[in-house]
Amino acid sequence: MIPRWTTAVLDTDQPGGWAVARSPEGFLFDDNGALFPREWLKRQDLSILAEHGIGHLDGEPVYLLELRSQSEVPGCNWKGLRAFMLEGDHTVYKVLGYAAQIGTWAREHRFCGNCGQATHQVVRERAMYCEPCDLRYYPRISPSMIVLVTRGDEILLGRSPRFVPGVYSTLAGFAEPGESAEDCLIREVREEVSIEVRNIQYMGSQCWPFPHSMMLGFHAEYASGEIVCQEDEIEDAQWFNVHALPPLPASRSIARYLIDVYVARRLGHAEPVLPG
Ligand SMILES: NC(=O)c1ccc[n+]([C@@H]2O[C@H](COP(=O)([O-])OP(=O)(O)OC[C@H]3O[C@@H](n4cnc5c(N)ncnc54)[C@H](O)[C@@H]3O)[C@@H](O)[C@H]2O)c1
Ligand SMILES: [Mg+2]
Ligand SMILES: [Zn+2]
Repeated sequence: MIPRWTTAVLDTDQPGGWAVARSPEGFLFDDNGALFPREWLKRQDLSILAEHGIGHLDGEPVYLLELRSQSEVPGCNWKGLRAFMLEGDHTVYKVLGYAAQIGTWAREHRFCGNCGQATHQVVRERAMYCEPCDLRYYPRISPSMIVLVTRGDEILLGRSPRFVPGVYSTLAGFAEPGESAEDCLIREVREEVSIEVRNIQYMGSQCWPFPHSMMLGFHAEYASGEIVCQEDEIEDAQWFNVHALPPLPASRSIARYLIDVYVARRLGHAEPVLPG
């Protein structure tokens, strides 16, 4: 099957196509969604910081207008990517997730980290270039491990103080330099709940554009230890029986997928599919 959305580096001098507009407050929407005829959108009163050609949706070119600030466009409103992830069309969510990552990266790499001079976009490659240093800055992706630890009918879930009240999720954390995915997972579980794990099994991955994580999902079995929550990071963590689960993360997240797969296996139900 041909994917509806493919990324590409498009020439912004070519007219036409669709465009999405992003400000620090989110994406612009009207009743038809987040994709606007590009030439129309560029005629609106927007403070455009940069334009990026980002790919093709159903064969049509798509551009991102990265704005300095939010502005009023009649009949339109601004909505954050997280809110859209929960309710919006999944393919459009992928377009916006990619746009958000490209917009953030380009905005944060307008100057060279080595010499401080202005960088410029490389033609036909997703990179910012510093000529005096001959350095290229590529989009930033941060590998993060996420793991469901289980003990028979029980699963280990925790709460960060940043979570929606009541929700418990799988443990997660960013890889540090020098670590393998497994090293990172073992360290994160040890740091966050003081538990040791074994039989680590890779389950799948998910792009998480908040702002630039690449989630690598695993299942692991409990090996030893008692739960001790890491101060400031983990507000509470518990073993939950698969028959008595707390409020869980959003259904499109890999956290939810890891939980749903395990519960389905324990209960003999059909396994869910990870949203791409
Ligand atoms: N898709 C999902 O289902 C899902 C579920 C849970 C967490 N996540 C994501 O996983 C990522 C990691 O989870 P976490 O927040 O528990 O991480 P974590 O346990 O490593 O702790 C977060 C802390 O790490 C530091 N940090 C931030 N960015 C970093 C980076 N790029 N590299 C190293 N350290 C960094 C900060 O001090 C931050 O407060 C986050 O982006 C989170 O949003 C995704
Ligand atoms: Mg964490
Ligand atoms: Zn430089």
